[in-house]
Amino acid sequence: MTIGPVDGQQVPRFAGPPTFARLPRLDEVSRADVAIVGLPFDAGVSYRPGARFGPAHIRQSSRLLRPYHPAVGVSPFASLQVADAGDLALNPFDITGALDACRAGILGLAQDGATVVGLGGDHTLALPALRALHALHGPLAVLHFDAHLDTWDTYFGAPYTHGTPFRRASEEGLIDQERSMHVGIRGPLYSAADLDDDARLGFAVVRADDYETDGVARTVERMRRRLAGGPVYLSVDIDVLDPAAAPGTGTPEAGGLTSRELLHSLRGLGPTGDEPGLDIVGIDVVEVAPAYDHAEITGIAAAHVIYDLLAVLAANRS
Ligand SMILES: N=C(N)NCCCC(=O)O
Ligand SMILES: [Zn+2]
Ligand SMILES: [Zn+2]
Repeated sequence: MTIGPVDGQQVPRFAGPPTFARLPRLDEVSRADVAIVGLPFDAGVSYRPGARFGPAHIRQSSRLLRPYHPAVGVSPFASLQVADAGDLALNPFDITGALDACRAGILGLAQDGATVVGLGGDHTLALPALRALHALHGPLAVLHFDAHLDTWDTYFGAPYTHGTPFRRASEEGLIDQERSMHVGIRGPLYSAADLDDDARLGFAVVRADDYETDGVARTVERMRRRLAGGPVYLSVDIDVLDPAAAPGTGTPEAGGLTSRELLHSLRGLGPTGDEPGLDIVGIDVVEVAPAYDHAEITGIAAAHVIYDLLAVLAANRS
């Protein structure tokens, strides 16, 4: 028996605890299959700040989620014990210190047996998450949904920023260079060499435009073919969505995915009649910056991304 969300027939969904989906806190359960942890940190951003307030906003925007996922046919909170682990305390004045605290916090939760879902926070945090999970699993395939490559080298000479986590991760040997992929890439680069560097660092690319030409089903097939066969880290930068579907973010780019395309893609990573789902061992959803959001559009998108991924984890389990 799991402890699920507060019952929406007993306590109105605008009331009750401020945890993700009104789930129990981690200290209220004996063990968790999935730990949702806030990573309120945005000292790595290159443009609009504010993702430090992302975790609280995603939680607030998750109150309306219901227990049963009809498209996947699972009740994620009944199949899995999901709990909210609160926020890590990440020093806003010490980037390397914050990254190490993030690594240690995620490692502790994962060592206790939980699949960790990090609520960002800016994208710098994917690096310490990969450091933590590499310690447990070895090199990870990275499936990275983003408008941006995030394999740039430095900004103003700084190596740890939200535009550089996957270059650092590749240099540190944390990723499987044969099985990693960006999805949703679009918009201006600094130069054509950015793409050459990116390929050398081990990433294949699905462009946002590929959704238009190939459709979701074929695009998902490309992901499954590249990512199958070992542990997968899934990183979702909410700016993979079009600014119409995610205005509340720091570096928006026109021409992005619809929320339907993103959610459909994520559900496509689960088990099919013939194949097991991808072996997802860690997740982040980053770059939600509520100051630029309207009517919780971005927060709701992020909450649904997490809900659909929980459904995939539940389907993998059963
Ligand atoms: N990871 C995100 N969201 N953005 C990276 C953009 C880096 C730049 O300003 O070039
Ligand atoms: Zn991005
Ligand atoms: Zn990013």
